[in-house]
Amino acid sequence: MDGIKIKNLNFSYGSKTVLKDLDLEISNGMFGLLGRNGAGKSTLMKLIVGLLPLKSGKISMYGNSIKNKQKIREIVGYLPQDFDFYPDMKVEEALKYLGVLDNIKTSVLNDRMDRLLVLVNLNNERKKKIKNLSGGMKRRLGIAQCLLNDPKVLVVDEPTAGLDPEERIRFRNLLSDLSEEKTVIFSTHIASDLQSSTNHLGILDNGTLVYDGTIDAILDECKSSTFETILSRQDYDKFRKEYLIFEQKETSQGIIVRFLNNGKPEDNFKRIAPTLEAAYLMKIHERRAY
Ligand SMILES: Nc1ncnc2c1ncn2[C@@H]1O[C@H](COP(=O)(O)OP(=O)(O)OP(=O)(O)O)[C@@H](O)[C@H]1O
Repeated sequence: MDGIKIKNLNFSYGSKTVLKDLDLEISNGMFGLLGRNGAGKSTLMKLIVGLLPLKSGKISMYGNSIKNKQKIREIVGYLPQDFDFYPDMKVEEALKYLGVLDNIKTSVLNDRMDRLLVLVNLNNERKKKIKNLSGGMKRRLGIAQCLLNDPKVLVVDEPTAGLDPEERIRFRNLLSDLSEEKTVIFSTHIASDLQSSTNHLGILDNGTLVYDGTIDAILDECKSSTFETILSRQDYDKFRKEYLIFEQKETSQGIIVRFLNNGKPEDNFKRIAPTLEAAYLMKIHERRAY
């Protein structure tokens, strides 16, 4: 049976409900999970990899219940949001150590480690101590450790947080390449992290999955609601209380705003192509007027 199936999932920390009636099916390729801080993304990921106990609902992965921990460990690689490792260990020592813990034979491990260090572009850093790696390098080492046992599924929690723009792009491209062969589940609170390579998008808001579909479909849903106009500073203050602005730019002629509007457009509203950021805002504010 293909993919990851989540059925009727609910989760609470004590009396605080964090995931509500979640149903989701993820198949091959890149699944992007978008949601603001506190939406429940890390909790969902921890449940998928079996790090949190499943109290209500069902999760299965390629036909195996999430409760079969041994099997799930073979299938999944996980990069937590706050991945770090012994600071005084060298990169290759860390991978060897983790490989041994995973019971990978030495000959297989050495070969795999060499290939992974090239894949994640850390071959020149293999003798460096972990404490001397940049944030992006550490994250790439995190991906290499996830791939040591050649998992079918890769779960990466907010891997681009805190990275500079160049490293973000590099990281996105790496995940995109990996998603050609593996199922990659990738969470972020930044819409632009997802635009190009994500074939399946989920939006989580306050524990509820408010969108489950393709990026093209959500952009299509949003296309008649995105507009641009130019405002004076005086008009701007009133305008921003009435409309959801997703982008703005100060110019010598006034403030150019891009915003959502679902009523009859005024004469000075110019229709523009939707962005994922706009579509995301639309989904999480759908029950409000904008
Ligand atoms: N161990 C915990 N005990 C109690 N509450 C928790 C615990 N972990 C997370 N929470 C709460 O659950 C909610 C969802 O947190 P979660 O970390 O899953 O969200 P998130 O979307 O990953 O956000 P972030 O990017 O900030 O981690 C938040 O309100 C958070 O404060």
